Amino acid sequence: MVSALEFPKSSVIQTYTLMAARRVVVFPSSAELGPVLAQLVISRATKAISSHGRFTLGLSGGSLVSILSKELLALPDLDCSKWVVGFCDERLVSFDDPESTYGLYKSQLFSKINIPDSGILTINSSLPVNECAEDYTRKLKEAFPDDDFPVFDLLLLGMGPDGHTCSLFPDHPLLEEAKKIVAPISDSPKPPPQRVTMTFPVVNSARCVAFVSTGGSKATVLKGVLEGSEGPAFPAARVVPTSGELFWLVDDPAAASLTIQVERPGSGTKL
Ligand SMILES: O=C1O[C@H](COP(=O)(O)O)[C@@H](O)[C@H](O)[C@H]1O
Repeated sequence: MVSALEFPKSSVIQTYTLMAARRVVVFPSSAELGPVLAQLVISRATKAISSHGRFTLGLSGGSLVSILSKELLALPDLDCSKWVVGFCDERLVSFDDPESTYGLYKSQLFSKINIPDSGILTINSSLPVNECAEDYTRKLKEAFPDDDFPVFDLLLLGMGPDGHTCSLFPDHPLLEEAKKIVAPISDSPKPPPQRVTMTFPVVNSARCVAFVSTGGSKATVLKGVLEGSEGPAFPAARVVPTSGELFWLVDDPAAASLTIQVERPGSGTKL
């Protein structure tokens, strides 16, 4: 019998080829990135609905909210009646607080599309943070009854200038969370301090994960995440879907320090 330590090199190579191929796609600015992001959402939605009757989408907050909302609303005949939307992370504030990710999507997107209320999985922001995470875990389990960890068709992620993604921050114990679907955090270094977040097992179970990262403030960390020898030091570098696709959609200012080979799409690019 061959022990794990004795695997021949060829098996190791094979293991890595089973992992998702990462595609880094660079656009001159978010004006060119936005339509391709919207097209990615629609293509994965169409595929998901024809294969299993619904499209499950995980949304992040921050700069993604306005980029995504604007581009989706520009599409003709957008039909979201079979969408189920969750939040990759959420800040524990009331929905009318400007920091609420749900609140922002509600005013910029959900109120303008035909997604059913039952298709939007929100936190209960009136609960204490631990109970809020448990309540949101229950909602996700109900929405994904067949999965140990929910398998989303598409997760859209952002990355902060410190390399955080979702509400998974550098050097935080939550980076090692292996059992929970959703975790509470009370000491977020970025305000507000109380949040709930999907964990890496959920993120890495998705069928497709796409980061959207724009602006010069992301250039140094993007190089560290995509090219660095720091390995998983940056939370965003730990996003490696087990068998799903991984895209990095970035603009020129964010990509300014990269030396790896990237894709530079022309007009009409499809992902
Ligand atoms: O706090 C958060 O920040 C990240 C990154 O946001 P960005 O504005 O730098 O793009 C975001 O992905 C996350 O959902 C949010 O809670």
